[in-house]
Amino acid sequence: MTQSKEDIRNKQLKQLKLAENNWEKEQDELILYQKLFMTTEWKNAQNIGITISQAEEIDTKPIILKALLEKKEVYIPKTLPKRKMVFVHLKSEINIKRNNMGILEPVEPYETIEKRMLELLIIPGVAYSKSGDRIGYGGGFYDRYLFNFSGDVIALADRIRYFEKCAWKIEETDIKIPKILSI
Ligand SMILES: Nc1nc2c(c(=O)[nH]1)N(C=O)[C@@H](CNc1ccc(C(=O)N[C@@H](CCC(=O)O)C(=O)O)cc1)CN2
Ligand SMILES: Nc1ncnc2c1ncn2[C@@H]1O[C@H](COP(=O)(O)OP(=O)(O)OP(=O)(O)O)[C@@H](O)[C@H]1O
Repeated sequence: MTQSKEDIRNKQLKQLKLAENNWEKEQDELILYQKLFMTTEWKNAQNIGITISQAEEIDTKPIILKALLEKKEVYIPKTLPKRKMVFVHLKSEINIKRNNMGILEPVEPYETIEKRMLELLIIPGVAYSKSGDRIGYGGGFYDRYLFNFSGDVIALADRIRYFEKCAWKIEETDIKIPKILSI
């Protein structure tokens, strides 16, 4: 059955909220981190773009820590008007505040990185299919950013987020995710 992205997004958000403190989620995360760190994309990337996760998302803090320990540079997204997004260098001096959506974002002054310099983007999402389809929070920020992005792209899907078959209607602007790590 094909449903709208909006329907699946809402159902997923409900389920993810209920499961956010479950050990099963943490178990899945431990497996996904190990899979990520074994990829050549991870090993080769010096500049990494990644979000600061919300409670129901895959926890990105262990990934950020590992990147920093490996002396990689970490960049986090900042949303701008017109659904634009830039990536900001994560360093100790930067200020991070909750925006009106509840998402943690850097506030100025900050240093951004050019898109072509980002080597690996680890992207967030609430649902993924085996064939590379993705549903996010619904801002369309990543579809726009990925449109002319040439670096590597990886998503992490725990058991709740992963669909064997795409159950929703795909839009023309949806960009396929080339590598989805799953359990
Ligand atoms: N942790 C984390 N940070 C992230 C993202 C994410 O998914 N996770 N993003 C991933 O993209 C960006 C922020 N995403 C956003 C997605 C939607 C809206 C928003 O305003 N949503 C409206 C509905 C939008 C619409 O109808 O077009 C709303 O819910 O009211 C804002 C930011 C950047 N930072
Ligand atoms: N490249 C684009 N150009 C114009 N409109 C776009 C583009 N990408 C997405 N959109 C529009 O933005 C809206 C939200 O997109 P979508 O539902 O794919 O968001 P999402 O991928 O879930 O969110 P996000 O990428 O922020 O995590 C849709 O109406 C979609 O048509």
